[in-house]
Amino acid sequence: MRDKPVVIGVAGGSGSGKTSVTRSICQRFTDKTILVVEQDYYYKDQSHLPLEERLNTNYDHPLAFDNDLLIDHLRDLMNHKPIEKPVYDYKIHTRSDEVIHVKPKEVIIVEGILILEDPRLVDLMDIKVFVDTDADLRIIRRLLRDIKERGRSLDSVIDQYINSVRPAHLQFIEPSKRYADIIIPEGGQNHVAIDIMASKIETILAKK
Ligand SMILES: Nc1ncnc2c1ncn2[C@@H]1O[C@H](COP(=O)(O)OP(=O)(O)O)[C@@H](O)[C@H]1O
Ligand SMILES: Nc1ccn([C@@H]2O[C@H](COP(=O)(O)O)[C@@H](O)[C@H]2O)c(=O)n1
Repeated sequence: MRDKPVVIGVAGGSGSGKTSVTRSICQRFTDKTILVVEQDYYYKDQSHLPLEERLNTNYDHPLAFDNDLLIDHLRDLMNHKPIEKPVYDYKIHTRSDEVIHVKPKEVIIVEGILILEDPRLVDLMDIKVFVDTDADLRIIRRLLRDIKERGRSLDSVIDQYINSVRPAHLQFIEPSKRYADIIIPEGGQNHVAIDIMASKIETILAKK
């Protein structure tokens, strides 16, 4: 029987640098080694709702996510089975019709704002990381990104930040930091932390 894949969770607030850290770690390995599973792709399907109603969803609340499906997919991958990974479109606030057929790899990184908030997900992880970046940097990064890449206006980003992102960060995300094994300050430019993560993964792979 082959070893189960190693599951690494990368959590942190929106704009903290989770994606950048994950990308930097992946760049140290071949494409065949690490599979990234984004919690964002597992937002509940809202295709049955009109776009105006989707704008009212609180995307920072745990109930916005279909963690049952995410957990099923992680379990399948850990049992060497492929999954049909959903694809998410931030511009229309729902999953697209497309799914991607993905095969398990030796290392699975599951990345998202609330992955350490659900004990069922935490139980599946071998290593838990929290990317910890100050709120002022996170909002600046998010403003730039959401306007450039996610089709948002300045007003909508500020309004969403005040009404849902900040309260959910304080209520759910920040407290979930206590479940992390490793806390990475500042995110993607923290080369020392990324080197340490990459070395740890190399050590685990060497023992397999
Ligand atoms: N250290 C950094 N300095 C400047 N910009 C950064 C840094 N890390 C990330 N960013 C930018 O901030 C935005 C959010 O980063 P990202 O890694 O996507 O965070 P998250 O996945 O936690 O939301 C992206 O546009 C990214 O390019
Ligand atoms: N339709 C959506 C779905 C999610 N969001 C925001 O995305 C953030 C999580 O993604 P990060 O890459 O920033 O971690 C989360 O804070 C949601 O507010 C959205 O705006 N619209």
